Amino acid sequence: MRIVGLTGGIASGKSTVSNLFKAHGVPVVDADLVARDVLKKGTGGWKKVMAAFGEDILQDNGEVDRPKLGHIVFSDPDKRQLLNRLLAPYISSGIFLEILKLWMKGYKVIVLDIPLLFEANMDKWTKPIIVVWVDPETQLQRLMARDRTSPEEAKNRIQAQMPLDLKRKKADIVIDNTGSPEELKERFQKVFVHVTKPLTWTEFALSRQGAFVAFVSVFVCVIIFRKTLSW
Ligand SMILES: CC(C)(COP(=O)(O)OP(=O)(O)OC[C@H]1O[C@@H](n2cnc3c(N)ncnc32)[C@H](O)[C@@H]1O)[C@@H](O)C(=O)NCCC(=O)NCCS
Ligand SMILES: Nc1ncnc2c1ncn2[C@@H]1O[C@H](COP(=O)(O)OP(=O)(O)OP(=O)(O)O)[C@@H](O)[C@H]1O
Repeated sequence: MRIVGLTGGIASGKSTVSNLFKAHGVPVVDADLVARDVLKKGTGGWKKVMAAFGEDILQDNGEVDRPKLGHIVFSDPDKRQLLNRLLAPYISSGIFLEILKLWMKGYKVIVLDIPLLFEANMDKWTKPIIVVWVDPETQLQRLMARDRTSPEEAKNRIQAQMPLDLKRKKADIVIDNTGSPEELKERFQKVFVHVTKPLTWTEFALSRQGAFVAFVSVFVCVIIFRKTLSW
């Protein structure tokens, strides 16, 4: 199985690229969605976060007030680290479960869309790594337009992540998304061909089909061995 890492900065265009992968039949595990699930009312993550941040961060219906918690953690690095520490085990096991489900369905190539791939040291599990890059001004403008936030709030969120230029240096493939959506689609096509090329032997061995072949081979070897011994 090939697990393609898709990362970048906030609002650099990861979800837009994810949607292109999905439209081409490649399944995507979205770490932001997993992170939402582990913070739903009554879950282990919700209990930990409520105990650490207090009931003030809850809405009347008991769900976490995400904009409120976001405001707290994106303006205080210590609180952000605390939140990351509390949720990390739940997020990583949630991601593992989603990947396992796709493995069981027999998918050979999947995409893991995860903003904090490098920050959370999960880059060692994915190959190749795609970084969706934009220039800083475009990133700021797109973030403010999408989330309707002030420049200060948007800058806080951008600064909460590893600099996008550093992520770019760690990438196997860089998609420059500074241009129009049409330009992005053209760039995506080339990346798609590269990412969906035939699996290496190691990737095949890690796929469900590879595990099946290994199982059958061992089974056949055992039968031949037993027959040889009984002669
Ligand atoms: C603080 C929270 C409640 C704010 O929720 P909100 O709905 O406003 O934002 P959302 O979850 O949609 O995230 C938007 C973007 O913010 C960035 N971001 C989210 N969490 C973090 C973080 N801890 N550090 C840096 N950037 C982050 C990502 O680029 C993400 O795509 C939420 O982001 C959260 O629970 N974060 C901690 C979990 C986490 O690390 N998520 C990232 C997925 S690995
Ligand atoms: N090439 C483009 N031209 C114009 N707007 C774009 C382009 N690519 C993405 N956008 C817009 O920029 C915003 C951010 O894109 P997107 O949501 O895909 O980023 P993201 O990296 O997934 O963000 P996050 O880290 O918050 O999940 C969205 O409003 C999207 O529609």
